[in-house]
Amino acid sequence: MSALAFAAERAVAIHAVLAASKVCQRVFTKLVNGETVTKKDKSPVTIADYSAQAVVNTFLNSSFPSDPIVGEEDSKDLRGDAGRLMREKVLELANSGLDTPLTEQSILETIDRGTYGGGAKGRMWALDPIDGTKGFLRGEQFAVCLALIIDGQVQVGVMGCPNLPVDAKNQDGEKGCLFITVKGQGAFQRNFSSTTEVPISMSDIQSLTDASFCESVESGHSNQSEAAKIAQLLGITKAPVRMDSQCKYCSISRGDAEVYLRLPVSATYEEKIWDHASGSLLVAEAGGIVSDVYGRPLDFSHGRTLATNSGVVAAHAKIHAKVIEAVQKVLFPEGKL
Ligand SMILES: Nc1ncnc2c1ncn2[C@@H]1O[C@H](COP(=O)(O)OS(=O)(=O)O)[C@@H](OP(=O)(O)O)[C@H]1O
Ligand SMILES: [Mg+2]
Ligand SMILES: [Mg+2]
Ligand SMILES: [Mg+2]
Repeated sequence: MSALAFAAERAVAIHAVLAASKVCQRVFTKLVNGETVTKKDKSPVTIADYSAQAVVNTFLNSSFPSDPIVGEEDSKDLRGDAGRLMREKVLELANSGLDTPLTEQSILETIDRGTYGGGAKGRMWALDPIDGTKGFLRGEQFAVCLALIIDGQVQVGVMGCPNLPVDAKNQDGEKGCLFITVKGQGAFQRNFSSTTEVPISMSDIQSLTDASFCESVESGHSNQSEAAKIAQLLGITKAPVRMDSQCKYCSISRGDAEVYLRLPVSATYEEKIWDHASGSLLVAEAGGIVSDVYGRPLDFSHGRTLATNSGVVAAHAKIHAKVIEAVQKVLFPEGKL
């Protein structure tokens, strides 16, 4: 029997994401003041973001040395005297997740393997070493997200969610799960504590009024008041589930909630490909449709951002069109696009 497509990429991605997730957990238990830097756009970056990017890039480098990587972070703030303290901590933490230790010089180069500009042709990996850095800092949800994109199409997605309960019905139970998908091969969950993969699928609700929304915690990332109007229009009465990171895609993929809405808060913000690549394939493979607020598919072929899309709407295939209709009515009441 021939091996399934992308078996090697899938296996390496699982290994890399699991190792990076464990490094993030280790950093969290050691977090102290002064270990967070802020980028120009005010978004936080921690030693965990850098360490996780170094770990994943090391695994990718060793198995697929010629594949480019579109990673969120770069080594700029770790260089020179100003970056020394941070650099030393990142080195120690990244090496705690690797068999062959990196040196001070090689860790910077490894992190910067993620500076690829993306595009429409060829293979590339999209990496968000910690998606939901704010959630990570609060001790809430975050995810290590890795996807393989070929000619603009997401083919493989793996997400590690260290703080996500393995069973949403038991919020105080075991935490830490991986979500794994390959295009055409379905969606799976595996707990950190086991190698058994279980197929997952979205909840197939009969009526939209039974649905619940999953949306961002940060009101600066998604327009929550417009989302409330859309829920009302659809007759949804359940309160939205607010959660950081691509754990939102994971949650709806296993049926914890039915709809993920990410409504643009500004006309100029372009969503980053690493914030959506793995999650969008997971939802598609679990029976859903992912589009922007206009109903257009997410287009990963325009570089590091989803430059031709606006916002995200993810829902079960049976209800997606109805959700888009309501989104249009609320966001574009005059009917103008
Ligand atoms: N203005 C604006 N609009 C939309 N998205 C933005 C915006 N600013 C930042 N970001 C990106 O949001 C990523 C985290 O999104 P989440 O939905 O997980 O975050 S949250 O629940 O709102 O914290 C976050 O990813 P990380 O930086 O990996 O945490 C950012 O890439
Ligand atoms: Mg960030
Ligand atoms: Mg992110
Ligand atoms: Mg990030």
